[in-house]
Amino acid sequence: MVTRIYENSQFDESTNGVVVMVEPYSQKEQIQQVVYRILDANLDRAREGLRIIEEWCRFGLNNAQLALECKRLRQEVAKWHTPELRAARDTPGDPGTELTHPQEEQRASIKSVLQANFCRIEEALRVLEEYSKLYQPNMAKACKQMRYEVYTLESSLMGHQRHQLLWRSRLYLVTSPHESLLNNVEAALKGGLTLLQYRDKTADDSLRLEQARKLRQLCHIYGALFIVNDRVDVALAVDADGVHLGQQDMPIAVARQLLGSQRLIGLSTTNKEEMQAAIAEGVDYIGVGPVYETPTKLGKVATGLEYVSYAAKNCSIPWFAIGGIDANNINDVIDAGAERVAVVRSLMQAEQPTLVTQYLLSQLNRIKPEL
Ligand SMILES: Cc1ncc(COP(=O)(O)OP(=O)(O)O)c(N)n1
Ligand SMILES: Cc1nc(C(=O)O)sc1CCOP(=O)(O)O
Ligand SMILES: [Mg+2]
Repeated sequence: MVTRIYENSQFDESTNGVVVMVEPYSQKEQIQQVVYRILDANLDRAREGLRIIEEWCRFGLNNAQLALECKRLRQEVAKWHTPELRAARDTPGDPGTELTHPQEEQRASIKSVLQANFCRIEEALRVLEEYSKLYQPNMAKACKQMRYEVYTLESSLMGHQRHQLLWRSRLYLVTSPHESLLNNVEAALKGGLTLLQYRDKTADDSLRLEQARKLRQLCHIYGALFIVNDRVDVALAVDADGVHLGQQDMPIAVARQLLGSQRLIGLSTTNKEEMQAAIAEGVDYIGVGPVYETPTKLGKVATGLEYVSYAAKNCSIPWFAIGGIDANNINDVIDAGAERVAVVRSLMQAEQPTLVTQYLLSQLNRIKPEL
């Protein structure tokens, strides 16, 4: 027998303070207590995590449907939290209450808070599923089902977040190879950039993956969206927010199948037929250009401001004017109807990318600050 026996000692008033030993736990009972404690702790963990997500859906997104789904899951978890399991709680005797990780003490963005808490809920449900097999197999089945429902909730919520941020983004930086790629991008993020595309037409795949991973991490820290140009496989490998495709790249339907409904797909368009086809194919945004001829995309004929005006009147999804846009001509593009622009050289070759980002954003925000 182990020390647990003595922890079961009780003070008995009827024997004038003589300590009475109660029956020691058998080994089987001790294990049962441990299982109960694990179930109790993880039921709490799952509910707390769901509550944190729910608060964001309710107050941050004003999304009643997502908030309701969190609440339903919370109540489903609560159903399994019986008095028998609660009675096993021994917080003072739990060495885990002291354990924290530095990453838990600080979060870079709402996205990090949400991701950390989805992880927490999913882990808790997995623990519940395994240990409740020793308790009630029905509970194990229910926890497995709930875990899948949480995965679905996570993908809807993250997809929703992505779309919201896309709609709010007015400036899109498309990168070009640069010796200080990360510093340059970070400077733009500091200036308020919320949408980045990694574009490198010549790098080999190992460098491409390494850079994409680092850029995604950077965007994650600044709460910006991260898109990969051309390569669906790289986008998936680094868990990017989406991919940008051209008319000659992978068909949209195939990319959608690979990326799922929650990641973003952008498509370049140069005329109204391509624009209408892109919308019909269900892309999330389009590029509109090249507005001006540009050395970044040599040989592509400029569409001029006419196509920008057409997009302003006819495009129902977010669109970004692109091609030769800089601080000198951005107001002409805005006057033609653009609310969003994408640039390469203006920021990649800027001496002070933070300032240029701020300037471009200030011009774009001038028209309709409420986007
Ligand atoms: C925002 C945005 N618009 C257009 C493009 C060009 O895409 P594509 O035509 O596929 O050409 P490449 O960029 O792959 O050379 C883009 N990348 N981003
Ligand atoms: C990558 C790209 N796509 C374009 C299109 O019209 O599809 S124009 C373009 C390059 C834009 O670079 P800059 O801002 O340096 O002119
Ligand atoms: Mg392409």
